[in-house]
Amino acid sequence: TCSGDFPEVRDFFQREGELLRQRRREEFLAAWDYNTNVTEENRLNMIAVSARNAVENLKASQLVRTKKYKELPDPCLKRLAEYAGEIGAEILSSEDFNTMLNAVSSMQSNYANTKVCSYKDPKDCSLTLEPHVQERLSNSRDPKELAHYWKEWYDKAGTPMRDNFAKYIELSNKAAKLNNFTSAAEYWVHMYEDPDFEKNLDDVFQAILPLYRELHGYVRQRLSRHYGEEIVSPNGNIPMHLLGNMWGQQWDEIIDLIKPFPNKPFVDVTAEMEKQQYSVRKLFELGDEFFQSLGMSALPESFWNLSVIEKPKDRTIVCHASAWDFYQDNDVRIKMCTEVDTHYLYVVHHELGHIQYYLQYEKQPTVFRGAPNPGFHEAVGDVIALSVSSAKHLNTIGLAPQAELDEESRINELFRTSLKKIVFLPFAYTMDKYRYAVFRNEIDEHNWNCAFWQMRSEYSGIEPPISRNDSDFDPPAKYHVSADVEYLRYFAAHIFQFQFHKAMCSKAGQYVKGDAHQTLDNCDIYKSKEAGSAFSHFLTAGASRHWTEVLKEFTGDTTMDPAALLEYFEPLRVWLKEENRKEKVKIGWGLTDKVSH
Ligand SMILES: C=C(C[SeH])C(=O)N1CCC[C@H]1C(=O)O
Ligand SMILES: [Zn+2]
Repeated sequence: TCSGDFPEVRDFFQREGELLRQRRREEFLAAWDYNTNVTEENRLNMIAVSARNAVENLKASQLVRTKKYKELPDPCLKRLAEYAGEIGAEILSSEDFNTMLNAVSSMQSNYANTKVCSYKDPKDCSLTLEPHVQERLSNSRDPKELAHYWKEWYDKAGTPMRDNFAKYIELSNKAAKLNNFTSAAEYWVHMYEDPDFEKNLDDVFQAILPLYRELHGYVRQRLSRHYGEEIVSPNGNIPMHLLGNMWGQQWDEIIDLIKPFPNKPFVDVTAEMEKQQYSVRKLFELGDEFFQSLGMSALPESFWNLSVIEKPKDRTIVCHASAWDFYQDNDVRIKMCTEVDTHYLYVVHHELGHIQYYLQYEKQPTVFRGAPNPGFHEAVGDVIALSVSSAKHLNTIGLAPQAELDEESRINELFRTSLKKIVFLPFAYTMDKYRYAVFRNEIDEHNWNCAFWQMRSEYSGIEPPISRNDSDFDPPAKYHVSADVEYLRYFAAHIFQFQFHKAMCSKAGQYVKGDAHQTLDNCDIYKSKEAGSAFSHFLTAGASRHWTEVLKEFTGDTTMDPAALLEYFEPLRVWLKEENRKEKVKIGWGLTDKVSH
């Protein structure tokens, strides 16, 4: 914690921090019981614990403010006071806070419980998102089957939640205003501790848009050729049910239909894992071993005993992956419905990144046990996954035949990675641009659904398979909308992870600017103690220092800068531009007509 003068102030924060730690542990244990066994009883118990703690949390934050500790000359104590004086929705009256918790947890329960009817066997209405519907969206190449699952899911996971969503918006704004923010949008923005956050975000988006437009044009033409122009118009919005993902947020699952060099074999990591009889546990052991190879923290025994890493047969859990910090004795856990395939190999590493961050900053004061920028927490696991998914690493661990790719295979791999990392950016941007507009009352409530699809079309050039209107309500069909999880953290993470990757590849001697054999997409930081110690130093700080300070020490940058991402994909951009010119591919799209008022 802070050193230096003001011993009585440091004692105050020590005592308050310990009480806050106990309350957080209690809260997360109750939330864990609900998330790992979705029953009304557990939902109500979770709400009761959160509501009880809210009274204490509010009192503690008000005590810090009345003591005016923010005026202290000591920068560390000043930052402690700023963080300890913070409060969110807990500023609401007990009645309003209960109503808000009820609205959000009801959306979460609906999402977790939604089941859809099978396309092939309409009497079977027991299909869940994970694994059944997600598997169909990834692997079916039948537009009618895909449209069936798309409609089933949005109609059942989205529309019935409209009233809960409206209540959640109203009370989020009420809480923000009580905290002297103009709306919940400004409350979300202030978490980035950047006075120009929205401007910087727009600048980053504009910087990556040219690459996205080339990629979108290429994919649209390939899909139009495969499915025919009646299903995919060569110059309109891409029907999103054909893109391999329920929300159109990543398109890598349809790589077989669109890869640049079809005759170049792809490493089918999923098939290889099955052949080698990989267990779910093995995926976690791979990630654990990677972090240890960097000299970073190993997973504690309790992680293996208390985590829920496979979908239980006897009860409903919230399958959406999450990592949990229980604020005591390195009690950290993951809850997810893991399957043995490349998608979950990535998700496991993403979640283990959160766990690593929890372990690295656990000695910090309670209020500093977090990331100083929300994008950092979502980038930790992803940056490891960039190394793990490289041909070099997959060869090292025996999942791929060769370590170095020829030029055509390299373009294929860069293309596949761009279907995750570049495609994701306009999606993430829209998820919160939309919610900002709703919070700011810039969209009339009767237009909430059409505006959502108009923004998805404007920024991503995708559209629903069928026309949607305002008696539908689709946004809560995405987990983070139902669960009140802010989403620009993932946008920021997709930029930061390439800045982290470039810094650690340099430290690992895997990247040399200008060297064709030491490029960012062929870098694997595995076993690099230099990279690991720099990463550990960055993570150990938690939220104790401003994000630009710790970022500068780690990467030399002081901003969220897309330069490293653009350098990683530069060979692909050059190839796409030339290919689209040769094939006379139309670039760009108009507004969707799949919305009716
Ligand atoms: C894996 C998680 C849990 Se923090 C997640 O929600 N992610 C990871 C990447 C994007 C986002 C999503 O699934 O929408
Ligand atoms: Zn995450």
